Amino acid sequence: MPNTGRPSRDCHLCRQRRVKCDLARPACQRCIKYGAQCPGYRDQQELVFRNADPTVVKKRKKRAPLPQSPSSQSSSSSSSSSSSDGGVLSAPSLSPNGDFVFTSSTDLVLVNGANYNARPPLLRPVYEHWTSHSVPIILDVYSNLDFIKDMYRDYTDDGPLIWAAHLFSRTYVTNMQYSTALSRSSDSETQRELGGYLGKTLNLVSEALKTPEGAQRDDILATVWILTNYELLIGSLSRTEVLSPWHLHARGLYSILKARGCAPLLKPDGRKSFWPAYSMVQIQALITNTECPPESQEWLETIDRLLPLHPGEGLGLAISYFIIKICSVQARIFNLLRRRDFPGASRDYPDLFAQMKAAEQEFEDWIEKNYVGTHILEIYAMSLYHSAIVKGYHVMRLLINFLTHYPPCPIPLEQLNEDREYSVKTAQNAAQGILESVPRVLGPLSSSRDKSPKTVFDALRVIWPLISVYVMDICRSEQRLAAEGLLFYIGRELGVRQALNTYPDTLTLPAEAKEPLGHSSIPVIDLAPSRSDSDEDIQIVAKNLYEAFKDVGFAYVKNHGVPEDVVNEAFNWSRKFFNLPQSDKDLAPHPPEAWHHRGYSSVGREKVSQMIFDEASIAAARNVPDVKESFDIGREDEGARMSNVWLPRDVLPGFREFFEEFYEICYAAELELLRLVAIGMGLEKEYFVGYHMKKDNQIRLLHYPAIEENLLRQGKADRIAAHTDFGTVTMLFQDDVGGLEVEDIIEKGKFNPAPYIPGTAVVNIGDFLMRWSNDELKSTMHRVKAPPLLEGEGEIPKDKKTKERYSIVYFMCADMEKTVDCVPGCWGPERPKKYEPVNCMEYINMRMEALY
Ligand SMILES: O=C(O)CCC(=O)C(=O)O
Ligand SMILES: [Fe+2]
Repeated sequence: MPNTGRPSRDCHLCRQRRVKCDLARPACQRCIKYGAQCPGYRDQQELVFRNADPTVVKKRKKRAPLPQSPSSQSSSSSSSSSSSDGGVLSAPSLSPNGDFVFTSSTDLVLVNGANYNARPPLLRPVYEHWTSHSVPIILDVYSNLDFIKDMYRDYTDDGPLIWAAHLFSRTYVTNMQYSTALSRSSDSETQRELGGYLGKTLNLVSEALKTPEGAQRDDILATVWILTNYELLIGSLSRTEVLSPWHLHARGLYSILKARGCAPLLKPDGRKSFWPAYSMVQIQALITNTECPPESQEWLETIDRLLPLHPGEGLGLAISYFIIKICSVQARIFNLLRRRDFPGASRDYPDLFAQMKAAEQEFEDWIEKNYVGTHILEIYAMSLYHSAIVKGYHVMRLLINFLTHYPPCPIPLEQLNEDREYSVKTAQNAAQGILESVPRVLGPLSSSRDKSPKTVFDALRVIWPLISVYVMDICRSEQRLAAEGLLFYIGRELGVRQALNTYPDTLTLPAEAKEPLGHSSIPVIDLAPSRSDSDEDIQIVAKNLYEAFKDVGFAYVKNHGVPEDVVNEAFNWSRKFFNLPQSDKDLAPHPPEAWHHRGYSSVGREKVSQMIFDEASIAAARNVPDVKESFDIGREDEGARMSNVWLPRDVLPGFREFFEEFYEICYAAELELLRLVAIGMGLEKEYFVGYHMKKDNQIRLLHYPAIEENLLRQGKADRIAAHTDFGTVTMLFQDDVGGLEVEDIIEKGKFNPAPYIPGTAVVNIGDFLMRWSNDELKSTMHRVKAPPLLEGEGEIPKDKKTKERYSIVYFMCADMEKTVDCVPGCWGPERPKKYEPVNCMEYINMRMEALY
């Protein structure tokens, strides 16, 4: 058997008979027809890859096939097999270094004593240097690209393709062998071999490229393309470092394509080798936010002209045209953002958005007219299309965010918001397409996952799309998590290291591009889909809520279950109440006992403080008054621990009735939310509901009177000082005055505005649930300050007053008599409970004490 080149892939019997084998598996049809039992294929025999000095390999190449192990020739072999010839070894002496074996075409197994012994004796090990299998490996890897096979048949034994095959296959074998380890830099022999192959490949390529004919050689183009894939195997690509080797090879591909020009595209082989190379070039443009090569148009038009002869290229062509347009839009956006060019951005925006949509439309029109099948190459192509969508709309959203910070922008804010919503939706749909394609490419993620060389190629192709889902925060968090899981699998199990090298966007962009004006990172979550019959929809809403509460502790909730007119009516009653003369409001006074939290508290009476229980600290906190007045309402039934303190009925008729009803409406919304949180945490749906049966909740009407704005800005007065809520969950309705701020989840001490978003309630986790969940869900600090400064607003005139603010808060609390222990799933051997069980009433009392 020669060391390199073209080992026959035929089954043993066909080879012996010198007839053409149809390569069918598990048994070839020819054998079946002859009535013989097909003895199987060469790669089904056990094969031990062994390290050897490459120079030995070279020597062997020149000789006739030897049935001899290289270990007998090479003193540097790491394999200390006790037998040196004949290829048959007794079991125990095999593979002391954990060499590789093939047990079937789809299985690479690391040998260890235990599983070797378990193997049937029929499978005889064949001893050869692994390089004799590098070509079969690469052919298996690229079995979807038949031109690669032809090339290995047509080009010389010692050509660049052979050395690239050694390089790629050796890396593949090493990665698979140590797939879960990060690296094996200590394996100097492997490193030396790899260095040798890389050097040899690069030399042969650059030698060939010295002549004009060399650039025309399809094998040179294919070799450089294999090199870009090799860089992914070792994970050398850094998206933003354009000097990293992957980028150099991708640029090499471009310069070879450029030197070749259109002539090779007129020949079938030239076209076949063009596509993989060109798609790498396009990927580079996508990654680096640059335009596709200017020659693209010419190349694609040439391809287009001969399309009737190659109809299978239609999809690739349509996607390539699409990517050219996306790259151009992206490059223009980056140009504007990098220069922080507000006027340019607002001038170009309508055109950029329209271009993007037009490109999308054009592709969709193509799809309508053409059939896209389920061939693996079509699936890859669609994934690439989807990743261009994700990337394109991610960048578009940056531009939209940026523009919201520019008041002179002539595009109305509503339009920008609508476009942002469209961008997010489209990107998320595309991300879904990517995620759904992966199991079709790699097989279901089950324990019997195929780890044959072919899957490495499949994995290489889905890496881009998955990385784009993983790193682009336009995708939903559960999509990004799913992408992360798949990338881990590809990196750790399939040995494609690039999957573990995903870099967050380190591009320096203006801060305005990251968030739209006035938005903190609080997600907006629509509950409406959770009321459908679809279990999947319920799960998604629940997961989104859970993620928001885990990461931020806050969410804007749309369709929360309290109808908009009811909320408006509540604000009307609240305004009526607080507008009563002071003496009337004082007819429903908050009792003197701190724990009896009902009735009216006038300005300055209550001081919220943050988990401080000692007298001195409470006194200190009282120095800065909270300029607010409030009215608290609780459950009305006989079992209530605190009775409500209502106004005499004739003072504000209808007020009490309305809020008694409002209380029930809020409670219904509470139950829905609690169920979703439980589902999101993987608990039984009614888990939290069971602790909230008694309606031990509280409604709080808040009024922050107009006040000298400078007092608020200078910290001489507060509306409500920074605090966390102490119940289970809080639902807050606010008016459009602004001023609510939520602590940044990363930069502690920094507070981001949480402005009014029409149709939403602000929902946040309280300390009780944080403790209950062993700190899994976050109770985040928030406060009410002066509304954010308007653009261009500098000094506030001395006696300018802020607008008065109204808000209505519904605090959900667990039943007073219940004692809670850590929620199941939030603790375990790796995560001990941080808190003792606590009784609800005791807990609330402790917190109330600090208030007055
Ligand atoms: O009025 C607001 O917007 C915030 C109220 C609040 O955080 C509270 O009462 O706990
Ligand atoms: Fe609060």
